Amino acid sequence: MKPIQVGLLGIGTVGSGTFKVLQRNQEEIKRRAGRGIEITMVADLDLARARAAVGEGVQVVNDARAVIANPDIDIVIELIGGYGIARELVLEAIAAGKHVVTANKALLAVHGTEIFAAAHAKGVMVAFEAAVAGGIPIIKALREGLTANSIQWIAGIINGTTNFILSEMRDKGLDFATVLKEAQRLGYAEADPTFDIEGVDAAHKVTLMSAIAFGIPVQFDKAHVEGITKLAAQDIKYAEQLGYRIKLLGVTKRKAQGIELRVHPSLVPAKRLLANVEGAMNAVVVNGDAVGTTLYYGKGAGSEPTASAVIADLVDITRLHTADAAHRVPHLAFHPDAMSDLQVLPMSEVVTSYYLRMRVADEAGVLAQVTGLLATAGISIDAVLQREADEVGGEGSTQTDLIILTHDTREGTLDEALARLQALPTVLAPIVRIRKEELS
Ligand SMILES: NC(=O)C1=CN([C@@H]2O[C@H](COP(=O)(O)OP(=O)(O)OC[C@H]3O[C@@H](n4cnc5c(N)ncnc54)[C@H](O)[C@@H]3O)[C@@H](O)[C@H]2O)C=CC1
Ligand SMILES: N[C@@H](CC=O)C(=O)O
Repeated sequence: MKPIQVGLLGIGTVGSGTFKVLQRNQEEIKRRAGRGIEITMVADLDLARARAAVGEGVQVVNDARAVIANPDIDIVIELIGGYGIARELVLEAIAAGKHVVTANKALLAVHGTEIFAAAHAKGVMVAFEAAVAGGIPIIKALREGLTANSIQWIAGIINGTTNFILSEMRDKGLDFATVLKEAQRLGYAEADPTFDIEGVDAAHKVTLMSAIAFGIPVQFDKAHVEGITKLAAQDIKYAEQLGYRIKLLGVTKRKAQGIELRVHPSLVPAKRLLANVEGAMNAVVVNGDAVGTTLYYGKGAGSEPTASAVIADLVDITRLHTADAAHRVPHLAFHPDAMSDLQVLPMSEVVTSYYLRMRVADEAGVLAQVTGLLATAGISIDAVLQREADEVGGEGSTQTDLIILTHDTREGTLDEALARLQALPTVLAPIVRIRKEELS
């Protein structure tokens, strides 16, 4: 049988890795797919770099639409990124009856509903294993391997750039800007690194996992998104002293009233495997009612690790494209007419525990005042740590840091209590609040 023909849009970090791995392992991939898979046409705005990446024998153009218009191309891989031209090209490829593979989580988290509906109507597949956690086959695990389960929650380190930054800052005492530059040099960071450091990239990914796990539409606009730019070094240090590490987590949970969908820095107990995921590595913990807790770990970014997931999708499509569309695995795991109407909960309804740091006047009665106010609000305290005044402001300081860990609390209740605490004359600076996930 003649090889299935693939057109590649964008041959940058992931595109070049995809081309290389497909060439290097072509014989083995063919034995698995039952048929050869060949990239025969590539589009990139940088023609010279694209030609250098593919060599002779592959048609290189700068107009992505020429690839989509080519009747010989069966599968289009979109590796350009962003929501603009990428959305147009993916929709045009679907309209032309091509199957699509993309690593573009931003596109799918924001326009997934439109794209999956178009693909369903046309009877083509849109595969996106590489869009979440790079080389880790988490989409396959959620959509197929765990299909027996009622998924209860997912928590993951799903942005390599921020995990790399947090690890390097903690281990080597390097500053934020230096480590970010290194992450960009290594090809981990997005074209716009604010997506990484402000938690947007992780929110795109957890939005996709949430949709697949709970059978809800992709709703990036409902996700709570906080990055790592406001994290202070002293909170990393205090967290360690309390037996925790701070990680940027994407969390989604099934609750009786709806779904929690959030990205923010979180304290994770140092003994948990997730707390020990370092550098640019990713890890996702999934809890299902039947299987219990499972962990998926690996490289979440980089040229060849991400290519590994792109090519897995190419193989899946090669195996399945002749099957009746009704017998393929649904894009979001649940059949489009069997989606759930569970709502994404507002943050005020999220229930979790907290780390609070308060700069307070170092005088008698302040601790009682603070804990009394929390008790009145019904917020139960798990641990209290008070730094010596001289550690905070030097010898003779009249200020101290009070660190409190709470038990589970409704966020709306905590917000009200924090507003009252902040108004106390003995609370001398904005209160720092970091959420805490026990992951048990
Ligand atoms: N770099 C990584 O480790 C990972 C990236 N991704 C996703 O993969 C996608 C690609 O990422 P990278 O390869 O890192 O990006 P990149 O910036 O290295 O490559 C993008 C390529 O697209 C080309 N391009 C831009 N506009 C174009 C257009 N209109 N027509 C044709 N070519 C065009 C650029 O010249 C460039 O060569 C993005 O959606 C990204 O979020 C996903 C997982 C990991
Ligand atoms: N910028 C992303 C790349 C993969 O999605 C990351 O740092 O994880």
